[in-house]
Amino acid sequence: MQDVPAADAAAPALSVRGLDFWYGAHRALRDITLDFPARRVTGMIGPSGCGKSTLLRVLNRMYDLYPGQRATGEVTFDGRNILSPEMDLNVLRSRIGMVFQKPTPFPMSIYENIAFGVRLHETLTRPEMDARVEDVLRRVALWGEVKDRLGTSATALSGGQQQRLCIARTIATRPEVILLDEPTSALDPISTARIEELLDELKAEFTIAIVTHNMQQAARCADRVAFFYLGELVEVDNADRMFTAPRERRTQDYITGRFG
Ligand SMILES: Nc1ncnc2c1ncn2[C@@H]1O[C@H](COP(=O)(O)OP(=O)(O)OP(=O)(O)O)[C@@H](O)[C@H]1O
Repeated sequence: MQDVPAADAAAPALSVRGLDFWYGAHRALRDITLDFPARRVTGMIGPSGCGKSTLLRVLNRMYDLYPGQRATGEVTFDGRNILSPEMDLNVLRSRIGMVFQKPTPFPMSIYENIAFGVRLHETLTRPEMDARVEDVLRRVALWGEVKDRLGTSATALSGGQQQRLCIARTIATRPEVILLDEPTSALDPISTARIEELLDELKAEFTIAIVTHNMQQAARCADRVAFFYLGELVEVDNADRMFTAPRERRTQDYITGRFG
């Protein structure tokens, strides 16, 4: 189906048009057309295997690392089709950052987890780098907890702290878009609530796409919600409407827990 502009006037930061995706001979996405409005949270929901993570992996060309996987169609970002072979993937991934399901801190210090990615793209003086590290750690509400042990290993942090560090690492390169693949599924309820609050703050500055299995999370965090089923986009709408008056029967069945 076609994307519906809905009542959201924000210009799209990312526009997906006629996207198909293959794992070898298996077609995992079918003719997806969807906008991700700038500085909004777009939630992607649907039963296991419907293609949510696949779409996220297309949006920063993560699939490129794996032979036999290919995408056709268009994904427009800043006026360019990111699927084009000319796209500089290092630049793309610094502008469209990704946070994974399990926290994935690098096996290095808390400070270096942030500084490492920044150094790939910018040359900062030590005081500038210190300021960047402090700024992003404050923004993910981690500064108070780690400021006295920036030189210690990030892997010693709790799961929730590690995930906030991964978000800090992602925003440190100042991307426009943040992709999150079930970022709280490995976390306890308190850490989950902190990440959700954080997303609410970050959307003032970043365009956010989040895959979640948790309907309450989608309702709490997302401005718009897209429902996928068997590789197709069934419906997309403002979150309020999606959870109160979905247009499609399949969406209704899914959000009311009849399958999934
Ligand atoms: N590496 C792969 N090789 C082959 N097929 C794959 C691969 N990864 C995913 N698929 C298939 O592509 C389809 C979409 O998978 P995807 O992981 O995108 O779904 P999902 O909606 O994110 O599921 P989940 O909610 O379980 O994470 C599924 O049929 C899956 O089996």
